Amino acid sequence: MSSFEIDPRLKAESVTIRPLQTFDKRVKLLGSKSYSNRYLALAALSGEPTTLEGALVCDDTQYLGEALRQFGHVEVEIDPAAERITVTPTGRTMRAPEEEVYVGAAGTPIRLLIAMAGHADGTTVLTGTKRMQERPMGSLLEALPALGVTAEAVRGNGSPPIKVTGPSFRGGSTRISGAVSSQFTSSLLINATRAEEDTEVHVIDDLVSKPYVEMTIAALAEMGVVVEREGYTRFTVAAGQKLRGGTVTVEPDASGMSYFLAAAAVLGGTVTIPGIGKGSKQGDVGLVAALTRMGCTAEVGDDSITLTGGELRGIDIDMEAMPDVVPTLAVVAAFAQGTTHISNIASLRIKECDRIAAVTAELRKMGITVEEHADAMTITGGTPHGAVIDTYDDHRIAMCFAIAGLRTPDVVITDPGCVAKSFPTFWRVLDSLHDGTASTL
Ligand SMILES: O=C(O)C1=C[C@@H](OP(=O)(O)O)[C@@H](O)[C@H](O)C1
Ligand SMILES: C=C(OP(=O)(O)O)C(=O)O
Repeated sequence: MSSFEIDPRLKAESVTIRPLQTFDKRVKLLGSKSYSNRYLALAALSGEPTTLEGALVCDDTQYLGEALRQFGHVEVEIDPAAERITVTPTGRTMRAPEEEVYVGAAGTPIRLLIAMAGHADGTTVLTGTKRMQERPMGSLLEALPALGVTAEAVRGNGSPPIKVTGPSFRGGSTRISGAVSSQFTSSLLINATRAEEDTEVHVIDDLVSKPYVEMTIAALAEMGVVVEREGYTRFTVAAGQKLRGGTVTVEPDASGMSYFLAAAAVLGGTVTIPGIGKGSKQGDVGLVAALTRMGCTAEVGDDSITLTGGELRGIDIDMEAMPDVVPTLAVVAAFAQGTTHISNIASLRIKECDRIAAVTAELRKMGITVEEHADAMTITGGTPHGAVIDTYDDHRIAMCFAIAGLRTPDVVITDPGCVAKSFPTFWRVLDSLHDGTASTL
């Protein structure tokens, strides 16, 4: 069966994870979600035919592709089996879709699209799931008017639905808060490529999730646009730079990689991930160093990462730069000797779910002591026992607790289909650790 035939577990109510003694495997991952989103948006802004090779085809990138099509100026073809997405200009102008643009739970896409709708003719309304209608967009809405764009929250609460009227994104100088999400800054920089004037973005406070802005700058450079900057306080995109299309190759997803690093860590196994290495700008690669501090050994090569589990011990770690792998590290910490303190993670409360609350509640169900703080978590390692894990419609909660189930019997993951947001083949890749035999449904 090809890995892209629908996995029945994506529709199941729950899956019971089958424990594994240990493993030594090479695991090939799908492409980076963050790069796939960026290249898709840049391709649509470029006016040039563009092909993404090694692209991640998942719920989020499919919602973004569908939204781009709705503007009428590009055709987007998605070939999941070939891991290829092609974006082709239609020759029509970019027009606000008549129907609402619905992006599901895709946070990065909606933030990229809000500023992008400032390039479309007419009024665009963007919305998503119930949780998406709670996620904050206020800093972006406050920064857009100085660049010419009128954008507002329909309910006046800073969250979707968001109404944007264009064409209005002319460029200029604006100030933005980076304290809530880096995606706002990324959105302005990406969409500045189509502005008539230079765009200067002043970040007025400390920017969270900085590596994601580095990825944005790298993606822009890959497509021919240079961002001039002063650290993380000012970024300038000079007008008149032309985005080139052509073929871009997406490296494997470092957040997805985290689950297999964690599997090696908790089982004392070895995993090798090809296609990603030293040069990667994905901040989540930082998990390798964190797991090394916890007692694992790692080799980070030019084009592969190998990690072997060891005697695990707790650490103190600031994870502001790698929020998406906090749940993964928290699960590893549950199996470590001593206490792990994870700090500077307030942004976890405004992701697909409140991830500090969710990880705390689910680890406690497994008998682990967790102290929950406003922007931190303290986990005392022990011997977790099986539990039925609620996943809060959050792919990362499902995937990290599945890893706990490789070591602890009777871990049941509810709503396993939620992994499709970023990793639709997750359950099959997990199976492959068991020598290719299927895990129980
Ligand atoms: O720009 C991106 O691709 C992302 C930025 C991060 O969000 P924040 O900047 O909101 O922390 C991260 O959590 C998200 O999964 C992807
Ligand atoms: C937070 C995430 O995504 P987004 O903000 O793009 O919805 C994630 O994938 O963990």
